[in-house]
Order: sequence, then structure tokens, then C-alpha cells
Amino acid sequence: MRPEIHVSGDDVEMVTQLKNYLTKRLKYLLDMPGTIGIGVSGGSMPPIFTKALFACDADLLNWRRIRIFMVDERYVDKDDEQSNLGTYLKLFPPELAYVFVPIPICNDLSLTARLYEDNLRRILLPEQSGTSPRFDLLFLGCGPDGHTASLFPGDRAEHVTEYGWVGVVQDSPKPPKTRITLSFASLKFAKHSAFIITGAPKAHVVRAIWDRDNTLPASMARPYNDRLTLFVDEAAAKSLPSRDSSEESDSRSPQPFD
Ligand SMILES: O=C1O[C@H](COP(=O)(O)O)[C@@H](O)[C@H](O)[C@H]1O
Repeated sequence: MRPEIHVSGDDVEMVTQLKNYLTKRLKYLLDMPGTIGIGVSGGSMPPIFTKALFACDADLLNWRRIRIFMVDERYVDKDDEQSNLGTYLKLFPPELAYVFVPIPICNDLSLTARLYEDNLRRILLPEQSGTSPRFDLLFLGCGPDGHTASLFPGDRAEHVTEYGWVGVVQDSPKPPKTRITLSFASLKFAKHSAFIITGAPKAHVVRAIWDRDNTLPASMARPYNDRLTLFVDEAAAKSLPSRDSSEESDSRSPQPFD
């Protein structure tokens, strides 16, 4: 099944498309009981995601119910400018810092990953059956090398266990070298996943996701239930088949809700 796709001409249009998507999902999720678990990437995503979230109607932003998780984090203090969480904290009003699930960075990398996994289990599992995390919404970015979260191409991604929730990375090709990341298993059980991808250097990654090509982590992270939406700008969409091409004509589209 092909992902649902939204191509935008500029940032303003992309924010509007994302806001519409968030509005639809949040309305549905607020009618259901329990915590709304949202996973987000760092890198270039925080400003666009934050703008779209705060553009939603205030009654949808029920902060008591919403919890936001980093899908990966650089192994630095949250005050460090490389910190993904730190970037979001600078964009959110300080009184909403509690909405972010802490990653307890300590001087032991494995312990940091385990403590984060404990936090995920404590918050995500009580309302879920089984033993796998099920994020309600995942917003993923990617690098031009096809990495997503801190799952990098080649052996590195395979070293992050398929079964645990959180893995450690000690040889990231993109600085900083040391990171923690959600595993493929954690990403793939999401109820809805979306990629936010901009720029021509990532066009081949968008194409790989579109083609379900399993050679790049970003494509391998597609959810088991196939509920995947792409938000891309025109440059990132440039390697996709043209709209009237038969390559694109797959009429099956994901069910809107879980
Ligand atoms: O290092 C990271 O890179 C990816 C992609 O970042 P971008 O700046 O090219 O958008 C990001 O999704 C990930 O969370 C981050 O840790």
C-alpha cells in the first residue's frame, strides 16, 4: 500500500497540512480514553512540528492527556545545543515542559537507555495490551543517508535490537557519535506514522519510502499497519512518479483511524 502524501510549495503550506492532520487525529484520540503518546524526531523537525501543533484549536491541546517522546536523542545534556529535547523545550512555553517524557541522561549510556525505556513502558503500556509500545502518532524525520531516528544505514541499524524498545548507538556517522534511539520494533508498532521531509538531497529517501524499498532505515521503519503519511516539499518529492503515471495508481489508501 502506498503512503498518503501531501506535497507543499512552502513551509506555510506544510504547516497547514500538518495542522489539518494533527487536528483530525487529535479529535479522534480525545474521544478515546487514556494518554495520547506522540513520538517526534529532532534535527530540522522541531520548529515545523511545534508551529503545526500550536496552530491547532486550543480545545484539542489537552495537555493533561498528551505526552511527547523523543524518537532519538543525542547523548548530551538537554541544555546542549545538540539536544533534540532541548530544542523542543526552547520552542515550547516553559509551563508545558512536563508534556515531554524525560530521557534521564546519566553517565552510563546503557542505563540511560534502560531508564528511558522504563519511562516509555510506564506511560504507554498501562492502556495498551501486549508488550509492544504503540505510539498514537509518530512524526519522523530522515537524513540524506536514509537514517531515521538514530537508526543509520548498514550494520549500525541492525545492531539496534529488533525487539527491545530503546537502543544505544556509539558510532553514529553523524555527530554526536553517541545516541539513544527507539528501535525498529518501537517505531513499527505505531498506530499512525508520518514523515516530514524537505529538500532535494532527501528525494531518493522519499522514493525509497514510497517504493517500500527495505534498504534504508527510513523505509524499514514503515508501520506494520501501513498507516503512513508523507509530508514533503516539492524538492523532496521530485523523484516520485508523476501524478498521472501508472506507477502511482494504487487506489488502496490507509484507513484514517485505528
Ligand atoms: O540526527 C538526527 O537527524 C535526523 C535528521 O535530521 P535533519 O536535520 O536532516 O532533519 C533527525 O530526524 C533525528 O531525530 C536527529 O537526531
